[in-house]
Amino acid sequence: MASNRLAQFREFGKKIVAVGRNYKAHAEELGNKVPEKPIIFTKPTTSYLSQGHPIKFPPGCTDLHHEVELGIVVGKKGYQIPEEKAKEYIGGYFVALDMTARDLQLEAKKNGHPWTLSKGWDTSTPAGEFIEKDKITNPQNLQIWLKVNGEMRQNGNTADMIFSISYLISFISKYMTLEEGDVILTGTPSGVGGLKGGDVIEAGIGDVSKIKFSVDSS
Ligand SMILES: O=C([O-])CC(=O)C(=O)O
Ligand SMILES: [Mg+2]
Repeated sequence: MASNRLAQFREFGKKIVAVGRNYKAHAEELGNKVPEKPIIFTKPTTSYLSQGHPIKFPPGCTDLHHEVELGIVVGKKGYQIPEEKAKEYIGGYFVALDMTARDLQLEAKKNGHPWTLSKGWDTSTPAGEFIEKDKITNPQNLQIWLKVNGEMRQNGNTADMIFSISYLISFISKYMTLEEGDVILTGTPSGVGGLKGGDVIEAGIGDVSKIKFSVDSS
């Protein structure tokens, strides 16, 4: 892909496609069944947040959770991409947070309603810088970690994804065209938890890329 900066993939990005419960330990920690096929939802691109800006609590939320995820940036347009060709469609990577208003999500789950507001308010997708595809030789063997105020809360490995990145690209594109600049959030490992105003989140993919965000204290 032509661009190598966050601002550019935001500009190109038509959509954010996210995967839920893609790590067994995370599905289980929230009392959910391990999925037999990928759970897919979308987030609006207005939810992107770049570093230097605070994460805000959405209205009505008192249980704001962190979820660190490996983000895939789609490098070229494709529809019904075969799994064995999926790697060709990866343009790069980034560290992402799929911030979740867990109380609003729980209420939606109980009522069988969509997760859109609990995952899609402004500032709910903090994102790091674009990582060139070539910088990562094996995206299925990366440490993915998150600290709150210096304390390790999430420390997983992308080897533990239930559905691989190639499988996800193939699965999602069976239904919707993926375009250059679209992103896929590949799900969070275990250790999600609550935050309060003033908390500082640091997260990363091994030592390849690191992000830092604070939670709005106003
Ligand atoms: O809210 C959830 O637990 C689903 C999700 O986004 C994830 O597993 O990354
Ligand atoms: Mg998530």
